[in-house]
Amino acid sequence: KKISTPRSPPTFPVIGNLHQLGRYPHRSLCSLSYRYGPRMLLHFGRVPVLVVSSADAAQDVLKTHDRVFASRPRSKIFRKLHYDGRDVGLAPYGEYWRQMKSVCVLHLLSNKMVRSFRDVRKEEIRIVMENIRKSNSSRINLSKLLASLTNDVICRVAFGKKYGGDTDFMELIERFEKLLGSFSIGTYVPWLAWLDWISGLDAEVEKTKNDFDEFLERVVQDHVDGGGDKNDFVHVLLAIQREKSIGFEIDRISIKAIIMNIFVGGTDTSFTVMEWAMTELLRHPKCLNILQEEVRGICKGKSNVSEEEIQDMKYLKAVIKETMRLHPSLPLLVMINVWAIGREAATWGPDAELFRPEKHLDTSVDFRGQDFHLIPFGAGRRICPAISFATVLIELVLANLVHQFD
Ligand code: HEM
Repeated sequence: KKISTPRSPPTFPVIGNLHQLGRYPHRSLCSLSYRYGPRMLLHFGRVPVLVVSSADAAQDVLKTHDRVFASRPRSKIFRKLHYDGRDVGLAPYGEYWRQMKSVCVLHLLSNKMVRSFRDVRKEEIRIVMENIRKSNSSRINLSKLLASLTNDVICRVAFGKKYGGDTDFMELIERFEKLLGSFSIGTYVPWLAWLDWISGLDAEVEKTKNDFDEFLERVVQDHVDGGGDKNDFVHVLLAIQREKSIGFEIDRISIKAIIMNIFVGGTDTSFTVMEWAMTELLRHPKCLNILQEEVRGICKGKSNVSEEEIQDMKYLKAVIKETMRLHPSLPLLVMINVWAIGREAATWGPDAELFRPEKHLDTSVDFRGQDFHLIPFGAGRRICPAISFATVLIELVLANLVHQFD
């Protein structure tokens, strides 16, 4: 298939198109794409960036030319915070990435492993529901509860136990994510890198990197000293390091980088979907009623919703798809503007901006990477390996919330 040459908006000297990104780049790029097409070539300083804003164009990048685009762009901030690409998410496409991703899938994210964590999910959800019930006040901070629930599940299954203590995880993850979304002028215009130093950005990145490293070091050392659960994911990584069982050596930095990926990638993304789903349901009481009727109809009289019962909840699954269509966790993967793709009127109709779970009831469109209209987990070689891990937890939490509370 012949792909037309991408068009570019006019550029300014030195900064290129940087002035056009604005406060919400996914929205600005979406507007620009109406004028310059779904495949646009922009210049961030001296760096050319292909911006893709339609399902069709995303398919070209993520399927047809998947291999060419299989390495992630790496900004100065990303490199610093992601151990210079020793994790899975930022590792260049190649043998190291392939091996590390399969270790994550085999020992943590496969359907079989996800099923084996069933009791952990059940117990953690029960604790949260009880806390909400006990709070007795009309106001609770649901975001905080959902964030720590997600984090507790990740810690228990990956690290063998909850790691709390002096570290405020959510504050640390928030700082981390905020920096990943920050703009470093030095990445795009190297001779202006001193501006990142003057603005304090460099110091902030260094501090967050060190705080995170200190926490991860504590987790790994605790496992070296025999802590955690003997089969947990950190022990698996330590065994691979000891036994050199994957064809090349992994060191302590690799181990920290991988568990950082799981810890950050697993917490923020899943809990943001739960938070957005609850927000949309409260904004759309009719949808909330339909969902409550479905869940209560299936769970007749029981206090907790189980994983089997969720299988029959079609409207619940539609609510989650609709949430991820409108609020993708990573709205802008530099090239693929998933936010814009979820709002394409040609696919989603004239009411594409509105929350309408019904859209998903009679279609086979799914988010497992086969259908480029809905790709909140990405697609192709770099697709998120944790789709089952994340969706079962999100479904269970939402179903229990709407079942047990009004
Ligand atoms: C609703 C929840 C989640 C969403 C929406 C999500 C979304 C994504 C997206 C969009 C990517 C990038 C795909 C690409 O670059 O093409 C990704 C990659 C990744 N995600 Fe997730 N994710 C979620 C949950 C999780 C969880 C729970 C974990 C781990 C426990 C996880 C681990 C990873 C890893 C390791 C990668 C890197 C894959 C690679 O580069 O090959 N994610 N995720």
